[in-house]
Amino acid sequence: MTSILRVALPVPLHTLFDYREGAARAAVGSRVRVPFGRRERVGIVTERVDASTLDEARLKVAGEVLDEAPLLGGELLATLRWAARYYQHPLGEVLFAALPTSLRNARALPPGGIAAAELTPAGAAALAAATPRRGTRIASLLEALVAGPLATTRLDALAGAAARRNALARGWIARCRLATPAQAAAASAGPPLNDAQREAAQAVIGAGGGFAPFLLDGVTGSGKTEVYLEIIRDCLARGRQALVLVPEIALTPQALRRFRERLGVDVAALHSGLGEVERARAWLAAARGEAPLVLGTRSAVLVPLARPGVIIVDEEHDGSYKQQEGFRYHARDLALVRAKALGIPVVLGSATPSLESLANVEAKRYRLLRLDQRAGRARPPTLQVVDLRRQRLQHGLARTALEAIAACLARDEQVLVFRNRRGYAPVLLCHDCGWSARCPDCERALTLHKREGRLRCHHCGHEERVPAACPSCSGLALHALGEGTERLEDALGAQFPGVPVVRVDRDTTRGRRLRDALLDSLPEGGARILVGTQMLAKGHDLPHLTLVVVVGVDEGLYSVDFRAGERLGQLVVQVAGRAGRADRPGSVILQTHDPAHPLLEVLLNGGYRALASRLLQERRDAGLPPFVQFALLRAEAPQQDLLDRFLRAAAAAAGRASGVNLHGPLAAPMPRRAGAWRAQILVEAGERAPLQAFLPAWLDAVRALPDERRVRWSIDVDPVDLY
Ligand SMILES: Nc1ncnc2c1ncn2[C@@H]1O[C@H](COP(=O)(O)OP(=O)(O)OP(=O)(O)O)[C@@H](O)[C@H]1O
Ligand SMILES: [Zn+2]
Repeated sequence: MTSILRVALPVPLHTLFDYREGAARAAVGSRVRVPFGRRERVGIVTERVDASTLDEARLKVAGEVLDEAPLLGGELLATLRWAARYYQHPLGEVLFAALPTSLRNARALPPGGIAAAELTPAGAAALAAATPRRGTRIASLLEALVAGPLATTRLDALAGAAARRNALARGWIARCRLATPAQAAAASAGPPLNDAQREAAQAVIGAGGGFAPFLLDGVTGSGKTEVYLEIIRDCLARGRQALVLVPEIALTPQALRRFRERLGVDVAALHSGLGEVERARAWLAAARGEAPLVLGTRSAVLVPLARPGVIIVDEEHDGSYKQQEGFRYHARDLALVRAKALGIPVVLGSATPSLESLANVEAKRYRLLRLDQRAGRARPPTLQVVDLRRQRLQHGLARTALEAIAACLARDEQVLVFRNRRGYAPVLLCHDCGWSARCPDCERALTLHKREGRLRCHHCGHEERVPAACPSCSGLALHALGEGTERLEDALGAQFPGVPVVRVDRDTTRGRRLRDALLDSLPEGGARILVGTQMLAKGHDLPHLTLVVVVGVDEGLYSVDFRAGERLGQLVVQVAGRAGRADRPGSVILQTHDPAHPLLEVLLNGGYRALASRLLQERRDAGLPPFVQFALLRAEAPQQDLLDRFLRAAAAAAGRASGVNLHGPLAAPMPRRAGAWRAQILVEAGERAPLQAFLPAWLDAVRALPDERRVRWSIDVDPVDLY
């Protein structure tokens, strides 16, 4: 009897497709070609069943089986199934999201092993003839290869990628692959752990085989990375793989190098900056158990691991762990689900843990590990609040701040001026008639980007030229109001002539190479003044940096989002934490118009922990996450009445559901964006179970609504933004 294959396809449909099995046996979790509509597609076998619910005679026959062994096996397939149900997303799209792009089609798997290079006879001859001069990068590269082939990653750490490419182009080296993990290089020693670090690492190591969740709550500069390294070292020594998740921006070559050098192993990196082939290789190296250490951003939580040993989520509070479109999973939460299924420890680390994780500690679901002091000789930075009221400001900077910057520069140290707004000014206003530049599609102010002479909408990307005169009254009194990083860069350059100022924000770091080069150059201290957005707030270890000026935090104090207070606290503490991380003491200046704001007061007097426990209490009292569960149905449409009708029908379709409450239709915090009207329905429940029980049937009903096709809508379970 032929089996029926239940196949998931990457289509936005909540259904699987049955096919009769062809000549070759298809294992669950393998890719298979199947006829679909008029063409052929690649799908993943999710189940083999004896009988279809459809008329079997009319089922099509599956085509070529692309993988002998399943690509998505056992635990991972089960976790992805769970995630598809939990996040209410089609299984086909979920499974394909877990595959690297180049494996989503029928391509064969790239060869195993790791990318390496070997010396060619021409290279050996060149070396013997001293054609590349001794001591040059390219000469040391060739010398290193005399003893045999080496992994590309190792060569790049040694001599840089440019030298390697150069040697390749000259035919001095050739690409090859190392079948087994490269011989472990000598690991370089780090600082001896202090007592708190050793205890924390020991708690995880001593947890033994089995699921054990930890929150590593360590103040900025307390040496959490050293704790991770110790845990990973033990994991590798037991012959197991470690998976480390980091926020998008933290994955600089600098960070990769640190892990590689300290552990003496190759690191399989998984992030969006890689080419397709590199990414597929790293993914397969993880799946085949060849990569001892896998380091990646959000989607790396979906990588198969042949010999899993531990999962570490660094900066666990970071918003980039939540996927904001399509399959809206939270990588931190999935890390927990996977660790549990795999029966291994999971460590969430942060200096500013999310309220979710703190609530899990309170509920005794996670074990708390604390590092209360900075490592080595570094002391916590001192904090000073500067009241901006009735002060004369120079381009947004108070005199106190400018004096502190001057003093810091005189001591030959580095300054970070933090402003979470890019561009020159957030508003362009006509002083004569009151006109201001607004986005025609979002009804929000356009940001002035002076250098490029453009006005840009930061919400939808609309842009236009800066008008020479006011479009409304033709007057010439157009004023730039407020300041973004570009203006601060100019102002600081003018104030401190001859001092190198470097701006780091999304505008100066377009393209991964540029960003890596820029971020890599910062620790040297060549740039004396750094001006930056939140890109600079987290994870960087800049030893010469002793002063941080936070230009303005007031927007964060008055945001409507219930997470605004948490985010503000995290941002301020993280950016403040960049100061004084080495031997010299650091200080932080916080400019505000509202020094007596209760949130700021708690933060200043009690630090992040005091703020967090206060915010947790407020959330408990107000019935907000993490004490209740949210799901958000967002919708947008070109006409307001259509949107309204759709959402009203959606709310009505809920019927009388037990254990859940629906709020809405409500206007979205940004009711218009890119020309569309936006509104939403918030679903709230005291517990996960009733919410999970309610959603599938409700969403089926929503999908059947007559206006469904004319509206763009999505469901977000555990939303982090209510926009
Ligand atoms: N036991 C130690 N003795 C001396 N120096 C240490 C020790 N542990 C860590 N360090 C140093 O302290 C600095 C901060 O360490 P690390 O970057 O790991 O901190 P962190 O806790 O991750 O901070 P953040 O959360 O702010 O990124 C690093 O320069 C590191 O080399
Ligand atoms: Zn816009």
